[in-house]
Amino acid sequence: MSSTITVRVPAKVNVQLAVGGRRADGFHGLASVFFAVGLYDEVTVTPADRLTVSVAGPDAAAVPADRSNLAARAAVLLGARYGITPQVHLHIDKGIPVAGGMAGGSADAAAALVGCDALWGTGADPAVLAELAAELGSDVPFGLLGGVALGEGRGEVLSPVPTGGSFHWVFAVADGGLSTPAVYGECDRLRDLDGGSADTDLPVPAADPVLLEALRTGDATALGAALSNDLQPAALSLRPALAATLRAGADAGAIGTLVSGSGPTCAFLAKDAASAAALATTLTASGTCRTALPAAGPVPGATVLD
Ligand SMILES: C[C@@](CO)(OP(=O)(O)O)[C@H](O)COP(=O)(O)OP(=O)(O)OC[C@H]1O[C@@H](n2ccc(N)nc2=O)[C@H](O)[C@@H]1O
Ligand SMILES: Nc1ncnc2c1ncn2[C@@H]1O[C@H](COP(=O)(O)OP(=O)(O)O)[C@@H](O)[C@H]1O
Repeated sequence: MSSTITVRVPAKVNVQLAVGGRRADGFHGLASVFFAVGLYDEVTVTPADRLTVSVAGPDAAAVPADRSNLAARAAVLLGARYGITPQVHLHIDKGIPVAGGMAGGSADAAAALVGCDALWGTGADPAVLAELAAELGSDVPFGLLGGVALGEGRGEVLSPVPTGGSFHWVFAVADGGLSTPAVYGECDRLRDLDGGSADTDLPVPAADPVLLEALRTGDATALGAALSNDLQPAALSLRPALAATLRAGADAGAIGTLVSGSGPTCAFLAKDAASAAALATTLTASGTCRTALPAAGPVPGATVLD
């Protein structure tokens, strides 16, 4: 058994995020097509006297370095399952934008589950890890799985989606984050204003067959045309400046644009790696975002590094 384990875990973008009604438990029913992209956090797990956390990276100050960190909660939960006191130090090297709609906290929780399982030799069944992950948050199970997957229920019931080849993305990172509950709340408010109701009369959301076919065949142009996010109007309502970011990407030749999950990160699809690199340069220079990062996918979920 090694004394230090490092786990690499990717960010996600939802290439489809269909939001149904608000359920009695406060969550929304979803058809969420998660897509793992090559922007990573690394979580290093080391034996220690007690559970401690440290965070590095440009957004580290916005991440709690105590037991409220989602990675620490994951270590506590796995330990409780196997009767182990979680005496570990968790160091999180963050490359995923914080509160950006790219599930960075969820990714760290998935990585901590995998890292502590490896360090403690608990050998948890994947189904047990998935169950603990779902307890931690709706997006955490996907951090374990990676690739592309349809999330139903509140996003935690996953089925893998077949894909053909790689897709090339650019992510425009905003200054400051958006709160996920606030964006869902704004989505409900906008639906009520429209004369509908946030918790009744909404069909159960379903995956878009055109989008699934574009993923299966590796057709970037078709995927770009099929991208959709029901939270986008809410994110734009709370952060109107994102409209300029989306426009800048479209003007610079992106073949698809959308807000990533609850935002405020904006995602742009490019036709190939060279176009993505050029798009990232143009977007960074546009002044409509803090920075723009190219990343390809799909990539695997939480993985122990050698
Ligand atoms: C919107 C999405 C899209 O993938 O992620 P982000 O873009 O923020 O990363 C997810 O639905 C976020 O999932 P996650 O961040 O794990 O949320 P959770 O911790 O489970 O829930 C936080 C809060 O978000 C709202 N929530 C979350 C999931 C869901 N299906 N319906 C909801 O209404 C609820 O207000 C809940 O209390
Ligand atoms: N390991 C973590 N990494 C990032 N944020 C964390 C973490 N643990 C707890 N948080 C809290 O979760 C909030 C949501 O962060 P994050 O998961 O990055 O965004 P999003 O929900 O938009 O994908 C942050 O504001 C932060 O305070």
